[in-house]
Amino acid sequence: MDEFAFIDSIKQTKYRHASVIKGIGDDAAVFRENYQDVVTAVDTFVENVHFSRKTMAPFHIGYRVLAANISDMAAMGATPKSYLISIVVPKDWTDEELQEIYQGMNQIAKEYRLDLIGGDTVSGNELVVSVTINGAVEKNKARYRSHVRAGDVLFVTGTLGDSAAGLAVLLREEFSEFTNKDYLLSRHRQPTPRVEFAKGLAEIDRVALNDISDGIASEANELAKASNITIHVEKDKLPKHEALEQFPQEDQLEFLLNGGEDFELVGTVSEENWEKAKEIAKKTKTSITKIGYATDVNTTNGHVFLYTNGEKELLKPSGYTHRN
Ligand SMILES: Nc1ncnc2c1ncn2[C@@H]1O[C@H](COP(=O)(O)OP(=O)(O)O)[C@@H](O)[C@H]1O
Ligand SMILES: Cc1ncc(C[n+]2csc(CCOP(=O)(O)OP(=O)(O)O)c2C)c(N)n1
Ligand SMILES: [Mg+2]
Ligand SMILES: [Mg+2]
Ligand SMILES: [Mg+2]
Repeated sequence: MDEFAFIDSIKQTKYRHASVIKGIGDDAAVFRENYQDVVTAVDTFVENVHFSRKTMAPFHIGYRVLAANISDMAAMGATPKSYLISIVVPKDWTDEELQEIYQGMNQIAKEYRLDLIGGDTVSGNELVVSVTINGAVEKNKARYRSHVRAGDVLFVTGTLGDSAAGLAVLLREEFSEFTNKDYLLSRHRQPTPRVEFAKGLAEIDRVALNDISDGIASEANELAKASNITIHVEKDKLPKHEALEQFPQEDQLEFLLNGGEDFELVGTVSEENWEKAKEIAKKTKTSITKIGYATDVNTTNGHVFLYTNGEKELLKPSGYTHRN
């Protein structure tokens, strides 16, 4: 299939949002948001960095890359609305495989009501999929990493480390026959961005949010740094799925703290609003767990501490990094 036939084949016939004025088919897309703040992000997914032929089928590649971008919208408290795809395709990828990537994206786009409004197709040596996502949030209501205040409750949605455990099952021979394999693989390949929960928090005045792509250790440090505050995390409170129990202790801890790619949300609300946050979680069928708190201790601000049976240690941002 040539480039133009391919673009025709992935083009939506109808857009879900009236705000899309011009989608695929011109030099650029046009959309209009009335009285809301536009929220935009880009995340790139690269063969042999974020996935390999071994870890993901083409469908999963499409699903997972869009999930990561939707999660960034959730982390801002925004409603995701439209996205653009820039794709670099090696010559040995077939038309069918390319279509399957788009089927994966379509699937999650349908679940979260997103429109594909544009993109770019280029040939190259490795598969790279880059997604630009656009969303909207009520004026001045975006949820920043810098919004943590002393006395806040630190919470996290879902369970931690499942995606990393799924990846370990795929890549490490010694774990390949572990039970609950389907669950762990699906958390790695098809994570659940917490959009409804994040939007539900709108009734709370001040919320700090960050999504977990690089591990709770990294993301909690980002909150502490952006807010210039001290964050305290209790290790025993980190929510852990029972499927993790079968891994060696050392791996479990690594998955929980630094695993990343769970696309859960970590955030804070004031002590007074914690009950409300729990209600919103219940209403949106999202599990949340209090895992710590924030304080203002000038000498340690910007840092995170981890507590294990009363022992305190500095929790460094040692999750995944692309450059050292
Ligand atoms: N190459 C880049 N050029 C410009 N801005 C960047 C680049 N890489 C990251 N950023 C910006 O740095 C911030 C943090 O990015 P990142 O750590 O990738 O966030 P996330 O983990 O949510 O994807 C964001 O504001 C992002 O837009
Ligand atoms: C084959 C393979 N090897 C390693 C990983 C692990 N991994 C790759 S990128 C990454 C971190 C998240 O990606 P990043 O691009 O940093 O996302 P962002 O923080 O920008 O949202 C992790 C844990 C993987 N998913 N697949
Ligand atoms: Mg990023
Ligand atoms: Mg993010
Ligand atoms: Mg990262």
